[in-house]
Amino acid sequence: MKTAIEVKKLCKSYSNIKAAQNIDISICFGEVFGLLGANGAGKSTTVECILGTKKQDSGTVSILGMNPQQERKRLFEKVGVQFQEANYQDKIRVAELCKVTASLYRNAADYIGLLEQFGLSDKLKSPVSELSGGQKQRLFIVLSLIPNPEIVFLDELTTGLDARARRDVWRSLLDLKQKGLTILLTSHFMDEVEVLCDKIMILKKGEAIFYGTIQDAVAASPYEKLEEAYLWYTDEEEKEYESI
Ligand SMILES: Nc1ncnc2c1ncn2[C@@H]1O[C@H](COP(=O)(O)OP(=O)(O)OP(=O)(O)O)[C@@H](O)[C@H]1O
Repeated sequence: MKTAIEVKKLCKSYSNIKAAQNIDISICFGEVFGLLGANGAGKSTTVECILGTKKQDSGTVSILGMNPQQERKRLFEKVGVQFQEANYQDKIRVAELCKVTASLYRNAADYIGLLEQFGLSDKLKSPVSELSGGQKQRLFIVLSLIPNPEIVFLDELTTGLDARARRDVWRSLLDLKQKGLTILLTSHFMDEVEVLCDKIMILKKGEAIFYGTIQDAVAASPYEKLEEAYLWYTDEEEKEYESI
């Protein structure tokens, strides 16, 4: 399988904080990769270095064969990014925001179809500012898919969604995966990770403490469920304190 994203020995520090230490990631086309870890573990830093919006101190990143620092414009034709908040005009309506976004891309997707897929077709004329948190979240996923990307980066994609909406989002993403989309996501929900991810990396204080399949993550822990295994991987510090 060909590689969509290749990260080698990525390091990034902020003064005395080592936010990413020697991170190696390899993601094949059509794979869903989950970057996991507690708050402050280094997920956003790693993603931003991969996207080229932050410059790493050392190490290399190749995404669709491109260097994200040097080929930013070409890259963003092919890569979608879901933001937690977007900059938009105060009173802009859902369809207008999608239209403006689509106009930025040569090969834009049918946003009406995407809005339907993500349960927002009755909100076309609603001002974005009047959407609920969960509806906005889904709109941001739609915006990330408008470029018709080969790779999409999804940040805590279902935070704030109700149980039904989460499942609907999962189904839509699995559908897109089947069509060949490569996905890099961050999540704090292990049920979601189990449904969506082929491979995961668990970060702790900027270091990769696990990298592999969900099955392997569970097998290498004393537990049988990913949720428990994940807590075991990320919680060791507490155990250290307890034993002192
Ligand atoms: N611009 C910055 N300047 C200084 N320190 C930063 C900066 N950005 C992040 N950090 C620190 O780097 C570490 C990693 O942060 P990062 O945002 O990458 O974590 P994260 O895993 O994405 O967290 P979360 O789940 O809360 O989004 C944290 O200790 C954070 O305080």
